[in-house]
Amino acid sequence: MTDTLLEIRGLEVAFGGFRALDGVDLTVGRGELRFLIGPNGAGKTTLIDVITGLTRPTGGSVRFEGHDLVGRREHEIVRLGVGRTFQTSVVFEELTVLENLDLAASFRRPLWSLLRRRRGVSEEVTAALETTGLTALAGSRAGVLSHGQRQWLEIGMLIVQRPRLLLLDEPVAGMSSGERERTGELLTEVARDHTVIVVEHDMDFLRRYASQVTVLHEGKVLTEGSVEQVRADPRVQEIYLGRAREGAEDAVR
Ligand SMILES: Nc1ncnc2c1ncn2[C@@H]1O[C@H](COP(=O)(O)OP(=O)(O)OP(=O)(O)O)[C@@H](O)[C@H]1O
Repeated sequence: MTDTLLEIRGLEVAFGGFRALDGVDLTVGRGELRFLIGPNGAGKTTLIDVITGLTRPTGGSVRFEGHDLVGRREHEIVRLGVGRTFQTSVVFEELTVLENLDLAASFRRPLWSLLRRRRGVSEEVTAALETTGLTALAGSRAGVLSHGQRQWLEIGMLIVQRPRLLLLDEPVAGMSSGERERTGELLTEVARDHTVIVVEHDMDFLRRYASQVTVLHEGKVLTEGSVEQVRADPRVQEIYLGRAREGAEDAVR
């Protein structure tokens, strides 16, 4: 790969005696839209937590644009250009869509500029409203947004912080099919000028929008490749279909 943005080697996370990550190697190139899949408990969220500084690994390295991220604090990693969404919402319900975006954008402005009264809406906030399709709702309180619109706002709140790497944890969970489609289009658009890693279970969604997929299983990378390659892998079928036989809902179909 010519331009590597994120390079993870031998990553290990132990919770007590349990290894949530057990020697993960992952390389993501600049400009990729990478999907990360795996059954419940595979270690997907733990991996994102380590990249973003929320969980400290017990071994291995995480390099982002040449910086070693292990041991850095969360806000430092944000400043280096890594943004994430959480499974739980972080929007301020009492503030408008515009105010939420403006506040998020302010995190990367120098302090003096916050003290100066600014007029109008900044270019980056206007662009984020357009990208997320929320322009018409700019003046609405975030508390009245639908589940999908709230997720798009969160993605907008990341974009205005100008990260080079975005980590999205199950962005379409709980969405209607129309909202999923809109989210797929949004991710494709965001991935034009960002590197994006998406944790996602939904196979229909993957089939439509994923190019490169990494499969995690029991804290290890099981396989990587295109959606077709990954789906055709008997080991992937076994971990999903084996679970399907036990009644899991997130099976590869
Ligand atoms: N703080 C913690 N303490 C102890 N065990 C943990 C902790 N965080 C995660 N684990 C365990 O580590 C394993 C990996 O969890 P993780 O949340 O990363 O999986 P996941 O692939 O994101 O699963 P899901 O799809 O259910 O979100 C699970 O068995 C989980 O119970």
